[in-house]
Parts: sequence; structure tokens; C-alpha cells
Amino acid sequence: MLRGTALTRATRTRTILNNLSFEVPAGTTATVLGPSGSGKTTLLRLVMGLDRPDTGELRLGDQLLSSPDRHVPPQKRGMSMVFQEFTLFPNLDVEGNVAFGVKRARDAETRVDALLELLEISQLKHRRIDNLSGGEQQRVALARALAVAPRVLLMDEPFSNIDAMLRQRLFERLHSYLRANGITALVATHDHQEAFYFSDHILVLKDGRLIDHNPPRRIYEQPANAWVAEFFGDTNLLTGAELGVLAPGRPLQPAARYLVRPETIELTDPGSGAAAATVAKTVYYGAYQEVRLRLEGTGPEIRVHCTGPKTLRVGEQVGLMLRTDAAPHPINDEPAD
Ligand SMILES: Nc1ncnc2c1ncn2[C@@H]1O[C@H](COP(=O)(O)OP(=O)(O)OP(=O)(O)O)[C@@H](O)[C@H]1O
Repeated sequence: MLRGTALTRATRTRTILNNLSFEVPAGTTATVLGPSGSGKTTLLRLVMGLDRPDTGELRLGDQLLSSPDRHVPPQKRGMSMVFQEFTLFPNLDVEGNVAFGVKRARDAETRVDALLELLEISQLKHRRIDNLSGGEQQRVALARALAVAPRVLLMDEPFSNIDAMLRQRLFERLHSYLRANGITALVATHDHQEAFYFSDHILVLKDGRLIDHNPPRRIYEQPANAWVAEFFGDTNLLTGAELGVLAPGRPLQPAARYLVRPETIELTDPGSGAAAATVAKTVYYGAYQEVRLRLEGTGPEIRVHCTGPKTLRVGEQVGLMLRTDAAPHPINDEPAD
């Protein structure tokens, strides 16, 4: 278990990490998600031991790694970190880079070859670093970090330079590899799709505070507040009174606000459903069509994601209702810390 307790890191003028407490169970992957400048890299550097907390403690299992008066140096933590800007050795080839920390191990060559294969860079084995693409260098950096068989792998935006198709494939393989080898991982990203795919838990950071810390489905369906709801996807934030129009008979608090995800609203033929609306705008996203609706009478604009072959057009009349299996989540606007 990697455990941070009340970690704070500040400069003279500002607080970068504010009283962070979290747990990452051994062998699981957690992503650290947040907008640019929210403190993700600082948290990873602190876990790696490249930076020290001003207050709080960091432990791996029973071992105290960091506290205001104790600091285990990075090379003694059994961790590897893949940085946002790659730090490869330009004078060595790909193999030399990946083998750097394991040269003396008996199975070094097999281990290096297996990692090159895992990350689809075997064909680059004898290439120089300085003529590789950004995505290729990223994979070399990842292979090098795994080669030393770390207990904990820290990755800062590890797939930012890799195209979507390859990224998906590498995700799957890396995920299985981490699981099979019992490696605990902490991955910083600002891409929520990447976080959904990859994580057992997501740590959501905003302005240096941990505002949500839960498995992906919980974060998407029952986020800590409206900001988290919006960061993780399109939202409708409706009062109980507004939502009641789409879901008659549901027990709702009229003045409370509810999160209603766009895919939990069903469009029906005009004249059917719970309410009537007109299509005000549509955007095509491939897997679904986003439709913005104006309810008859007054009321908020409603966003709906429609799948299937039917294309809706601006001005068209539709019926709509909350899906019977949807569970609207009451939203609390106070940060949950
Ligand atoms: N050594 C430092 N001195 C002063 N400010 C710092 C220092 N390190 C980080 N910061 C500031 O702390 C904030 C958090 O930085 P950090 O790099 O951790 O954010 P991030 O979430 O990783 O951002 P990005 O997604 O852009 O990489 C930023 O506003 C940054 O400018």
C-alpha cells in the first residue's frame, strides 16, 4: 500500500499541494487527474523522492519514505519514474538505454527484449535516440523504467505523444503487465478517457487539493461536486423541479440539484415520453450525436447523447424522458475534502 497522509508542499508565495491524503493498494493503478497546474507532477516528484513535503508523511507498506524529518533518497525507494520530458541518454542506442539499470542482472537481455516487444519497439533496438519520434522515445523511456522491476511505477503523461490506436493497444498490454508483475502505478494525466481505461482509482486534483478519490464509475456517476462532474464529461445539472418534468413520480427534492448524464435521457417520438422539446443544436461525434433540446415552455437546455442510425435535425420536435434505470445523483457544490 502506498499511503500519503496530510501531505503539503508550498513555496514562499503559494501552496502547490494542500493537505493530501490518499491510498493506492499494492498492485493497483491510480491515475492523478487534474487540469494543467493542479499539482500532478509535484505529487509524483514527491512520491519518487525528488522533492520533499513540508508536512505530512508518505509510506510504502511499513516503510516511512518521506516526512519533514525523514527522506529516503529516490534510488532507495524501489520506484521508477517516466517524466513528461524524456531523459534518455542520447549517446546510447535504444537497447543501451533500456538495459542501463539492469546490465548486471543474469536475465538482463531477455528482460530487455521482452519489454521492447511489449511496447512494440523491438525494431528500434539498435537505433540512436536522437532520431526517434516523440512517441518512440516515450516508449523507450517506459521500457527503461520497467526494466529495473520497480515496486512502484510513476508516469507523467506517458502516452501524450502516441496516436489513439497504438495508445489503446499499449494501455491494454501495460495494464496486464503491471497486474501480472504486482507493480503499483501512479499515472498523471489530464485526459479523463485515459484515466477511465487505466485506473482502479482516480485521484482528482484541483488547485493542489484532492477533491475526489474513487473508482472511475463512482467518479463519473456520483462525483464529489459539479466541477468534477463537468471535468469527466457532459452534464445536465437540473433542479429537482426541472428533473421532475422528465421523470414524473420519482422522489426528488425540488430545490436540490441533480447530475443527469446526457446518455441517461431517452428521446421518444413526438407526443410520447414525459415531456416535449425542440432540437436547438446538434453535434456529430461518431459514436454518438449530441443533441441540445429546448423544453416546451420554459426550462433549461437539455443535452442528450443519441446512438444509433437516426439523425436528428435542428427544429425537429421530440419527446423525452429520463431512462427508467437512471439514478440521478444529487450534487453538492462544496468541495469534498
Ligand atoms: N519549484 C516550484 N516553484 C514554484 N512553483 C512551482 C514549483 N513547482 C511547481 N510549481 C507550480 O505549482 C503548480 C503545480 O505544478 P505541477 O507541475 O505540479 O502541475 P501539473 O498538474 O503537473 O501541471 P501540467 O499538467 O501542466 O504538467 C504550478 O502552478 C507550477 O507553476
